[in-house]
Amino acid sequence: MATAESPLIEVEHVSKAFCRDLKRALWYGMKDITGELVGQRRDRETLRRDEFWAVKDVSFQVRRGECLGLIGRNGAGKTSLLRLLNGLIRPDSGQITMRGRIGALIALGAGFNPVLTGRENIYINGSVLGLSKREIDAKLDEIVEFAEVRDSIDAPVQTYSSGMKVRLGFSVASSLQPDVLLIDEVLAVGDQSFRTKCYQRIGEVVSRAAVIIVSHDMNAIQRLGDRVVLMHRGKVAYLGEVVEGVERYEKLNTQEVQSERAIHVFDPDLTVDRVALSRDVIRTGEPVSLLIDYTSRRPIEVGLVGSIMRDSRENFVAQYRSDARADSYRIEAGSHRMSVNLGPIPLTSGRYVLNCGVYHEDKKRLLFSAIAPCVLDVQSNFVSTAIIELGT
Ligand SMILES: Nc1ncnc2c1ncn2[C@@H]1O[C@H](COP(=O)(O)OP(=O)(O)OP(=O)(O)O)[C@@H](O)[C@H]1O
Repeated sequence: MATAESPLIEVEHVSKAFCRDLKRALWYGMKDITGELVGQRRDRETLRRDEFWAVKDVSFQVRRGECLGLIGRNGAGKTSLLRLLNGLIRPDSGQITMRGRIGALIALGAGFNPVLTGRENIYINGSVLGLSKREIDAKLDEIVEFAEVRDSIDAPVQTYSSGMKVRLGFSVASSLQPDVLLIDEVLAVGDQSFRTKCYQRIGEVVSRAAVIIVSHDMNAIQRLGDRVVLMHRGKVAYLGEVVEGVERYEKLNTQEVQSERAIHVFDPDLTVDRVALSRDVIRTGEPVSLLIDYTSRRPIEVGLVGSIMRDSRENFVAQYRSDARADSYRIEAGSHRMSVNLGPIPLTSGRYVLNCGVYHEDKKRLLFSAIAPCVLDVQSNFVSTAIIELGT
């Protein structure tokens, strides 16, 4: 029996399989419904043809006053898990217990009837959550004000921009006194000032609710989350401390990015044997060169050498263009090394992945590109959330 101390969200060994083939998925769906009608058990551990586990054996609990950050790379299963929690889809095995009123912002515009006005949708959402008309009346102004949609509140939701839908969706979900609040990455659609407002609101809601927030924004997760669940290919890869979870997520990112490592050469006379850095580990402000070992059957004029660096959160943080510095390069016939001086690297401590592209004279056609050929570890004496160290 639920007690005052019971977690508001309890997830026990939950799994959900999806089918990659739509026709087959419809067929499985029909079979499952028929099976349930004749009382067959739904619980299953095995996959059928073309199926995969979008969520596999996931367990955790969230209590009132707690905010759980749900993180993981694209396709890790985060949205599927939220949809399971919100009852939009049913698990194939395991048990989900949700206690109290659930406010959720999952798919963009979900929960809204597009032909009804914003105002009508607020009333429908509120009554679905069990609020009386008087309770919704009392909240209406606050919802409209927060969503900044006063001028359009009597227009059909289908005329709203994506940002407006998200603003209204978040405002409704967070204003109607939820016990559980589920927020998906859709918040990213809103502009920066609205997002900041949302994060403040989540901070307020969490004092009286259990909150799960999905985000690729690790700063937001670090600010709001009390714990994190890191999902990887449907499974829980880590459950615990935010700092540790974010670190593991970033490590996973660099590993996966490096596994995408590839060199593509577009000129039949050219082969590229290796792209590397002059040093793999530097201190902030030290110089680095990109070393390209190639073999060419003829000399080729190079119009542009470009390189771009991503941090472990996949943000593009720095770029090099040879034309910006009036550096010029040429591919000679035979086997040679091209050394591209990227200059001093002012990045703060962290791990950075480089991509590079070398173009023909016209600067449009690629001679070759190297995706994630090398990783640069930058060390510094300071721990910082900033990216660039000025004055280095
Ligand atoms: N209805 C569905 N039918 C089949 N496959 C699906 C369905 N919904 C999701 N998937 C697949 O399940 C996997 C998990 O998707 P999900 O949207 O949960 O990932 P995610 O972690 O939220 O990713 P992202 O960060 O990109 O939003 C993906 O491979 C996705 O393509």
